[in-house]
Amino acid sequence: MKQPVSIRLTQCAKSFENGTRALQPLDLEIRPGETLVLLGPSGCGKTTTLRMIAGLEFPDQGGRVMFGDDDVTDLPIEKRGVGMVFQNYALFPNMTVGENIAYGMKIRKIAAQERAERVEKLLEMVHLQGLSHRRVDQLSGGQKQRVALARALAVEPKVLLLDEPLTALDAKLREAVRSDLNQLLRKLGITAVYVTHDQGEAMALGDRIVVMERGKISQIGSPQDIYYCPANAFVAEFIGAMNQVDGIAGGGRLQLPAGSLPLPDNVADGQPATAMFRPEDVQVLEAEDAAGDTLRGTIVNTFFMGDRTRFEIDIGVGRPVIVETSKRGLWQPGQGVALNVPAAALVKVPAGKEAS
Ligand SMILES: Nc1ncnc2c1ncn2[C@@H]1O[C@H](COP(=O)(O)OP(=O)(O)OP(=O)(O)O)[C@@H](O)[C@H]1O
Repeated sequence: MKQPVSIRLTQCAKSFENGTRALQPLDLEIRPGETLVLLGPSGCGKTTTLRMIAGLEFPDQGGRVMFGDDDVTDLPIEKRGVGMVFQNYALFPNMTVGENIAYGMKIRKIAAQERAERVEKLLEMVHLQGLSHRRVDQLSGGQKQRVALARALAVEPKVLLLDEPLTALDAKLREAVRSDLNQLLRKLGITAVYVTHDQGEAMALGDRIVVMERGKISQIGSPQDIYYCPANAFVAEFIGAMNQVDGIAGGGRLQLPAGSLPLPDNVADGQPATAMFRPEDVQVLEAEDAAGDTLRGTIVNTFFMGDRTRFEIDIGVGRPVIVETSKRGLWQPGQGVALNVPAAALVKVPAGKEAS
């Protein structure tokens, strides 16, 4: 494998001919060898950013794309040394697995012997040994995506670009391919950019995650940073489920109609304040076991999810509090309970950076 390269985008904006402004001027540095995930809701500009790195789109005037010390801004895809994997595989259906993987090497006039050797190595790498002569249309979705990955890697790209590669697979297969992909990316140490709208995938695969919203970067950080220290309310709500409870500060607590919660910051008595916390950080108690001002509520819904159960608890403020626990379901709709939220569980969002 070649030395991994960094990727740097500076002031890369993108407007399309129909007037859509897909990206605001964007600065982004991807470190050599890291897997960077672009995550965000539909239409936020993830694919446009990836296609700009690929050389399938070009930034508006003034934007620059660098691979290491090379300015690739004006180079088309075939001159950039990138490997791409798409959601829909984009394989040649009438070719065999081996022919698909070797295709790029053939175009680059790599000798037949070396092609064959590399195909064998790649098949092993993606766990498809022995399938070289199988026609691609006789493969499962997961196998097809492994072929697509092998084909992208066959030309020894400087950079691997993956656009929602697991979206077409069913849940079980997605997890299996994701786990293999994770190991492979770590082993290869190639600089990789991965687009997804699935936060589980982003957390599992990304060394760092870029959360995008409406053509802008909302936050860049490790999966832990993004989950525990969201930069704004948009990130907090987009990643995982988040409870957001509004009340009035009083006596160092957030006062609510049915009890109180810890306060996120030093808010003066009488001022409005908001507590944000994750469903897995709430402890549900029998109402009679709780101390005087512990928040009380009524179970309104339960969802058994196999490995955990989700409860929705009405605390008299409109939106119910969501609680998740891996304990076996104890609570039934209609039951009165108390909620313990430790102060350490509060997620703090920097003031003035609320999502609009
Ligand atoms: N060729 C194009 N012409 C006009 N508008 C486009 C074009 N490609 C993308 N857009 C628009 O640019 C915006 C960003 O699109 P992009 O595909 O980058 O988003 P995304 O985050 O990848 O979304 P998704 O997850 O739905 O693929 C969207 O509003 C989209 O409709």
